[in-house]
Amino acid sequence: MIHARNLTKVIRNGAIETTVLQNVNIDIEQGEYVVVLGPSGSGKTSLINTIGLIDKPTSGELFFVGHEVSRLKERQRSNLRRGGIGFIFQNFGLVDELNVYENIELPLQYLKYSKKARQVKVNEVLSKFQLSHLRQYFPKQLSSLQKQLVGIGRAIITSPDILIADEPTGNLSSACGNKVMEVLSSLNEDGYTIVMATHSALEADRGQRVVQLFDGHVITENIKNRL
Ligand SMILES: Nc1ncnc2c1ncn2[C@@H]1O[C@H](COP(=O)(O)OP(=O)(O)OP(=O)(O)O)[C@@H](O)[C@H]1O
Repeated sequence: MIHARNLTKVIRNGAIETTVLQNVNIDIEQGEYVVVLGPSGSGKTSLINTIGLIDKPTSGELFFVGHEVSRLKERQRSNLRRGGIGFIFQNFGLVDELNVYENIELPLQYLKYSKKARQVKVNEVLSKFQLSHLRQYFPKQLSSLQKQLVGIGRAIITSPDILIADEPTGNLSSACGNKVMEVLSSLNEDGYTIVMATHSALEADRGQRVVQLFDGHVITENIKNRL
């Protein structure tokens, strides 16, 4: 589904150049749950934003569902992202001015779904995450766990090819973080392909495969035996 070859990303700030990813190779197949593990500053966000078509690599090749996408223009990348990729963020990424229903509905509006089709899908997601009673609430009225469940609901509303989660438990207590980890595992069991970035080895254990990053390099890749 996603194949990266020799991905390199160099960030230039004036005269200063920082290499944040160097010759990264990664393959993500449909239905996998891949964890990108590494300490702060190792390049996790840079990698998942690049494979999630938010950022462009400086060099290398990136194949997304059969297409080479590393040099696409922003508009083409955003068209592929909409509908194709669901993002789950550490800070939830909700729109403060929209209520729970409207936050989850938003990606469907971008894709021009009819009002009726939007209603059916949003109600399904609200019910799946037991959020129906909160549909009129605004983000500031929610607990952190509820915010993240809304964030996950919005990420899956378009049934994307892949879910990309960047430190999804970073703003949660360990109990709430565990709940989010359970939700992601259950989405993977439902067939969703997941790529999650974390600095926690404990959370990394949830994935089927761990890609370990350090200073922008893949240092190990470990496939768990699933008996
Ligand atoms: N816009 C930028 N300008 C300069 N350096 C940057 C920029 N974005 C990232 N970096 C640097 O690139 C490196 C990788 O950052 P990145 O955010 O990808 O790492 P990370 O593993 O996700 O870290 P964290 O867990 O702290 O979010 C870091 O050294 C960071 O300081």
